[in-house]
Amino acid sequence: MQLKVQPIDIKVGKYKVVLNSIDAKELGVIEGDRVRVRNHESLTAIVDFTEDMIPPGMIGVYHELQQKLNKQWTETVEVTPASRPKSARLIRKIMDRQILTKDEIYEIVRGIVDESLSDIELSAFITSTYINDLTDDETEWLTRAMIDTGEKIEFDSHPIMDKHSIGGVPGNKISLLIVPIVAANGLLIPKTSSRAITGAGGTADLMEVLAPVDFSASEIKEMTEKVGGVLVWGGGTNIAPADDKLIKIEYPLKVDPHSQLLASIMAKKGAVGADHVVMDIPMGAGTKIPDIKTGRKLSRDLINLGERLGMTVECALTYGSSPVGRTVGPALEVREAFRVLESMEGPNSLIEKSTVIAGMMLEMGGIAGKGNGQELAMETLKNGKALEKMKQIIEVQGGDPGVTSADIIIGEHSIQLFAPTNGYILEFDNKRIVEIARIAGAPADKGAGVVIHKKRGEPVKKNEPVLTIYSEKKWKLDNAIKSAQLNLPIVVEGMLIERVPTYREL
Ligand SMILES: O=P(O)(O)OC[C@H]1O[C@H](OP(=O)(O)O)[C@H](O)[C@@H]1O
Ligand SMILES: Nc1ccnc(=O)[nH]1
Repeated sequence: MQLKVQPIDIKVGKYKVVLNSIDAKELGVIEGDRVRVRNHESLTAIVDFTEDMIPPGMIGVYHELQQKLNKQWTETVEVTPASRPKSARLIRKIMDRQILTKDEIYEIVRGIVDESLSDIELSAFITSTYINDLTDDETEWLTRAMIDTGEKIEFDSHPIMDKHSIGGVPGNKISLLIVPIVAANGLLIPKTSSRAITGAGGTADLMEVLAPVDFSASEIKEMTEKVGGVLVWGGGTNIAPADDKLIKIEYPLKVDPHSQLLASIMAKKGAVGADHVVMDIPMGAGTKIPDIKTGRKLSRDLINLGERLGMTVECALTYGSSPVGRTVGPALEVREAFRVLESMEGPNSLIEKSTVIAGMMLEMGGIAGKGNGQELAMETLKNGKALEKMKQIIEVQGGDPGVTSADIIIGEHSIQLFAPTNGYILEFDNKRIVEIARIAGAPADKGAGVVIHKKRGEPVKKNEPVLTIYSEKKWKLDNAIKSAQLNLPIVVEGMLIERVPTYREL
């Protein structure tokens, strides 16, 4: 069928077209099916439907496909039904618990990278791997396919250090301290991070408060060689490009399936040529890892996958039942981390966790002797070398190196929540804290988030503030308050939890 092209200047992240339902019926396609769109070249696009936006005889072409067709633009295109790509059919095999071959896994990853899989198919891929875990071989191929479908960095000098957290604990801003500590000690650390997956601010969201985070692989190499380290967004590079496309699906589903998590992290490490990696595995209620047994199993899986890919991996099982530090949300977290860099002023949980992990890296990189890494990391914070390095990193990425914690802008609207009674913080719900920060606007609104005045186990007096919610927009703050009041993330109780009388009145 010949259809007249109607450009639609909206980016949808996929090759997509809109057909009038009359033409779609004629072609025998329904929403989510594919059509071949042919002018001088032939491309497959996913079909959307409309009753009125596009009249019969025309085809709406979204931005990405327009860009492709633009090379040899024509007024009309030939449109024919196309079959689903092989990668879409392979996802069904995972649902049926069949083991995929290396080629099949590569086919799926190519389908993700070249945008030929729809969001529905991608979410089926995520969901099926959540239900049916991939085997060790499949996970290795998934990781390798993610590395091979993107750019790689080869450094001339080694070792290359790297660090990654599996996420899942709110307020985990430690990379902002670890990267400068490690780089200040002469090691190279080209740190790529994802944006928030299950949280309210990933390291990429945080660093973006201070400097741009979108760079090509060659820029990352150059910047790392210049100042020793970077803090960039994995999705802004062409490094493991499938990763961010999968994370975009995981984010609304709030899931991070085991094998996806392994591949997502290790592909980014493999692509930058990391030699030594420390993994932070937060554990406890409300995290991705409920208990130490599961934490040890994940550690073994990460270590084994690292071995298969030629990296030495050490894992740190860390306390995750409470947030790290006292802030959740990009700008608030950056300000808290910056205060530690500036003056060592800050929560012990943040300083201790950051220096323990940085210390492990200094030992793995041969800069500190066994058992002395944390002391050196602490020293690097105290003597201001980490702050100096952080400023160099900010500058090389195009931010303002003169920035101080006082310059960081927090959302102008805020409200405090108060303790209803004297007592102790008996329960503290990490997931609810994240939810409230997200409703307040985090991570997209950098100034949104939550400050935690009282953590689990701490004593509190009636009417003392327990949380402050910040937002850039009044209406988002109102929604966040409503959500917090409906289901409080914190339970305050006196030492007496409940008095059970001898006889209960029925
Ligand atoms: O949103 P959730 O799932 O909590 O965690 C995701 C965060 O965890 C990792 O942190 P890092 O890059 O090692 O600092 C990721 O890169 C991302 O920033
Ligand atoms: N799945 C992931 C968890 C944490 N970090 C990542 O980059 N990816």
